[in-house]
Amino acid sequence: MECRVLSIQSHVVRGYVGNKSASFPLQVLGFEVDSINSVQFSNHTGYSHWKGQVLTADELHVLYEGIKLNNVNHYDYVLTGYTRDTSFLEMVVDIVQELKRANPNLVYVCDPVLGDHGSMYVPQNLHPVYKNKVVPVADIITPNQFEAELLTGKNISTEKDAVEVMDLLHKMGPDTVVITSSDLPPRLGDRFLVSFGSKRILMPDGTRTTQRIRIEVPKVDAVFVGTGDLFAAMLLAWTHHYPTDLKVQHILNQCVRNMAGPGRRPSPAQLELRMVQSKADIEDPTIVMEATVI
Ligand SMILES: Nc1ncnc2c1ncn2[C@@H]1O[C@H](COP(=O)(O)OP(=O)(O)O)[C@@H](O)[C@H]1O
Ligand SMILES: Cc1ncc(COP(=O)(O)O)c(C=O)c1O
Repeated sequence: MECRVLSIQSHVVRGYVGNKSASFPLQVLGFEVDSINSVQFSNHTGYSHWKGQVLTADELHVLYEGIKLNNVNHYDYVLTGYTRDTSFLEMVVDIVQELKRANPNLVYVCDPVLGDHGSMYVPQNLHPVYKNKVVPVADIITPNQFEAELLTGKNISTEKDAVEVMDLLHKMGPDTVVITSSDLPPRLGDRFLVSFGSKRILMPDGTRTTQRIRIEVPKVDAVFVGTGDLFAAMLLAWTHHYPTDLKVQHILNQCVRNMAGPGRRPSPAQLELRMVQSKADIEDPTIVMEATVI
């Protein structure tokens, strides 16, 4: 059956971030993707120069009105990423709420793109909007460590802190929280990357429980931009296909591991393609990694 995603993220002419990183892998996995470009930039903002346009809230509203007038505003998922404008982000919240009223089963996957490694790469005034308006309506969120700390006001220096931060994020709204990367020391050695996942689950007897995992995966010796966008898209896809499987992060990281041979730096395009590889790759027993229930 058709599964339709409304993806509101950046577009870049050169490179793969935002919708350029998320749409094609989702399409390969069978999703219909309707994309709105929150910005259209020459390239991502990590370059020395970048130029382009930012879509305003009014322009977003016009696009959404067009979809609505044709009565094709029926979505199973909304996926959002990079935005630069507060009123635009507030309009996104209005749209999500309206779409949820039309389809109470709609799942909103939000990558709260604020920054990384201690510095913000979007305007500061987006922070309160994410915290007070966006996260409360999200079902799944995928902050990195820096974003999780900013949203909760709590630093993560230990695994216990990470669990407490994920609990605070659950209290703000989302049932699924993934801290996609952290600076915590890996148990398997410093060439690994530590991430966390937490899911609030309604048990058959009506009680609620929280499942949490810590994952350590081999780190590729390179810095990627756009992996967060790809990650959120693939989390959407794999939680859709395997709704009860918390090992989704595990699946994704194995794909990243697979595409990186010793000394080889994959291009973002290769990264996308490898991340959508199917279970054959995922189940490769030679890959060293660790997923622990915490
Ligand atoms: N250097 C890396 N080595 C291996 N996997 C990586 C690396 N960088 C990113 N990833 C993968 O991409 C995911 C998202 O990356 P992250 O840097 O946390 O996102 P963001 O861009 O939002 O900060 C990680 O969970 C991991 O699966
Ligand atoms: C235009 C644009 N989109 C998206 C991103 C987000 O990239 P990532 O997925 O690495 O968080 C960035 C980061 O610099 C960006 O400049």
